[in-house]
Amino acid sequence: MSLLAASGIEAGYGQMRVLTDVRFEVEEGEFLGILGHNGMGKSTLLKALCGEIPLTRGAIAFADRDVGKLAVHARARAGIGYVPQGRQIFPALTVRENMLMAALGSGRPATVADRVLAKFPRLQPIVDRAGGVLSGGEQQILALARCLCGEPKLLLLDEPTEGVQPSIRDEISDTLLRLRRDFGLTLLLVEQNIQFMQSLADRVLHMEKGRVSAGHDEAAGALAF
Ligand SMILES: Nc1ncnc2c1ncn2[C@@H]1O[C@H](COP(=O)(O)OP(=O)(O)OP(=O)(O)O)[C@@H](O)[C@H]1O
Repeated sequence: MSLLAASGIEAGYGQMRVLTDVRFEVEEGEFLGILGHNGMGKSTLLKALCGEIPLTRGAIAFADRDVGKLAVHARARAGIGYVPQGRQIFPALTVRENMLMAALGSGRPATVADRVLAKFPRLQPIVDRAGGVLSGGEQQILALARCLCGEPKLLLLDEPTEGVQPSIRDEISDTLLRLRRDFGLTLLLVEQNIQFMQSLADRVLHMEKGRVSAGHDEAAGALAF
């Protein structure tokens, strides 16, 4: 059964259209990857799905509900979790406070933050450290943990490996697989890193110039670095 269905969506910034007639579905429990070079519209797609930017055409169905016109917080409450590129954690708040804010801000009890923290051994020794002093990899892991405090059904992930060293990349990949298993999550990952994508995704689509299509191996190979 499909959890998310994008039907002919268009979105952009002001007069500039970035997404054109984007159509795809994500099955419940699936790990879907979308590969694309810089500037092809991957981040814009995730922003349109989570409600950060409005649709100018098309529809988004999530769990059999039309969510395409709902505001960001309403989509989050419906179960769409978004981990943006650049992470956007609160630098002055501690790891614990970042997680508590996310739980309470999405109407969940504080105990959810403790339950999520129990799944992140790397964060446990640094719960009282300010978000702003964490390494890039630790911030990425905190961003993930923070998003889970909203108890999403679907996780939208924007290039979680960007700017992190290979050992952390492996840790993020293990963490995603574990979270998928433990929380029964459905995942949609956009990436340029084909190796990372291949180690995780059940199915990979391609994004080129604001359009999404089924992937081709040759084209995917050209994206590897
Ligand atoms: N806030 C914005 N205002 C105006 N144009 C934007 C904005 N954000 C992105 N764009 C433009 O939209 C297009 C798609 O950008 P987007 O960030 O979605 O690409 P991307 O595939 O995620 O690239 P990257 O891998 O570099 O993050 C680009 O031409 C970009 O310059």
